[in-house]
Amino acid sequence: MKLCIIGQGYIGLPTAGLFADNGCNVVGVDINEEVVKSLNNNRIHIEEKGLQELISRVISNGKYTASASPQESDVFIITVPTPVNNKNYSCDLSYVESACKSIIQYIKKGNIVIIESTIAPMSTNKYIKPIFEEEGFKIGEDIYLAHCPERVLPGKIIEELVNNDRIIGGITPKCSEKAAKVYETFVKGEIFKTEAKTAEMSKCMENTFRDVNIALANELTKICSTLGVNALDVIKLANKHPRVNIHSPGPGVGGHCLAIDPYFIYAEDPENAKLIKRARDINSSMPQFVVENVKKIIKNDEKIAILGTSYKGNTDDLRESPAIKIINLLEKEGYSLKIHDPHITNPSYVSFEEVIEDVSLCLILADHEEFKELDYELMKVKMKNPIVFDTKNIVKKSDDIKIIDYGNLNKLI
Ligand SMILES: NC(=O)C1=CN([C@@H]2O[C@H](COP(=O)(O)OP(=O)(O)OC[C@H]3O[C@@H](n4cnc5c(N)ncnc54)[C@H](O)[C@@H]3O)[C@@H](O)[C@H]2O)C=CC1
Ligand SMILES: CC(=O)N[C@@H]1[C@@H](OP(=O)(O)OP(=O)(O)OC[C@H]2O[C@@H](n3ccc(=O)[nH]c3=O)[C@H](O)[C@@H]2O)O[C@H](C(=O)O)[C@@H](O)[C@@H]1O
Repeated sequence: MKLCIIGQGYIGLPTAGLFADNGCNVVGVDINEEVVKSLNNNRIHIEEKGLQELISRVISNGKYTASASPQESDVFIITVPTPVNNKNYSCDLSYVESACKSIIQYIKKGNIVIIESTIAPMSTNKYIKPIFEEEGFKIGEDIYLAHCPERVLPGKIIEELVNNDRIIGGITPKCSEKAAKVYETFVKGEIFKTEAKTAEMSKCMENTFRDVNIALANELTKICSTLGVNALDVIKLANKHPRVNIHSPGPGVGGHCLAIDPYFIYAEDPENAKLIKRARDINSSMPQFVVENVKKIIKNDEKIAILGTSYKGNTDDLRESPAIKIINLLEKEGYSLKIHDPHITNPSYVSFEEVIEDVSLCLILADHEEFKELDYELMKVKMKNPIVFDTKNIVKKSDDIKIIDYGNLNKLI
């Protein structure tokens, strides 16, 4: 089987790697020429466990090549971005539409086209199907079209690509059957066939479920900081109940998924999607909440060290990162900042030794592995005031360093 995978990012590249590692011939297509060049030089451009080894293997056995343009194939999989349209919260399908148009001239009878990008409910039928019909293809007879959403967790992408259950949403039952066969190449999880609109809604709802639950934890944190209750203890203890699982509060919800996908549902039915929108608002308010608490800890003539800028721990992904919003807000408040992130290459970021020098506060905004064991001895010597504000509940407790976290915010005046 030959596959063309359009978009070689966090989803497209590992997917391409796994198909190639399981005997398929794969062309990984990306409009970014730098990405194509780097991949063909055997260098991946994103951070993900096990991915460099996988891509090196499939390049050296000749099963994978990257290319700036598509080729004739048996299967086309679209894995391009789907941002939110800032004006009305709808799903911006422009990348998906242009990716579909880019493959039209290579499509032949019998081909399978799969949309993996996360899209709003009804998108496949309303907007994607007509692109192929206008070219004279009868869906379900000439070519087979399905939405097969991706549900892997960054940090565990390769493991979850293989082991997660999958939803296959075909335009017709035959489309679902054909697409399911494609994934049988390497998927060990169960494969469930359904309609495209059900697959679209299920995917958006999975991320909405998590976003709403995180909002609950963030709201609890705000309430506890007013009442003088330790929110982190409450969560630990409440979660001892066999049917309770309060999520972790944090500086906000980032990434290309949870911070976006719930809006796709909201935009389709704003009258009814009230809880979904409220949860988004609560999570989006967290960067301001962090800044309000920083203002209680130190004045704006003091220096702050920012530790971690990616949207979550152990990734180089900055999309929708709450840390970036917090940095902008703190700068507006007049604070002078130094930034350290061992996962991000940025010429203005500094080393850990440099970032702590002469600062009055270390503000932890991402739960990177490196921050679990901070060098408190060095911090005691180098920092002007040894205070850590840990918004991710990740650092170790210490007698020498004052640790402020979401459990003791009420103690700030
Ligand atoms: N990152 C994640 O954890 C997950 C992402 N998704 C969904 O998968 C989709 C892709 O997300 P990521 O892989 O994270 O995005 P990404 O930004 O890492 O990768 C997308 C790639 O597509 C390329 N591209 C854009 N338009 C193109 C075109 N017309 N032709 C060829 N290449 C094109 C870009 O240059 C980029 O390299 C999104 O819809 C996202 O919501 C779903 C589950 C997990
Ligand atoms: C339902 C679900 O678990 N969805 C996953 C999610 O991946 P993502 O990396 O965005 O999820 P995440 O680890 O929950 O992180 C999202 C954001 O939420 C924050 N976060 C997460 C969990 C928590 O208890 N508290 C919290 O504040 C993180 O710090 C981060 O800023 O979204 C992915 C996607 O759809 O792209 C999806 O494939 C993944 O399986």
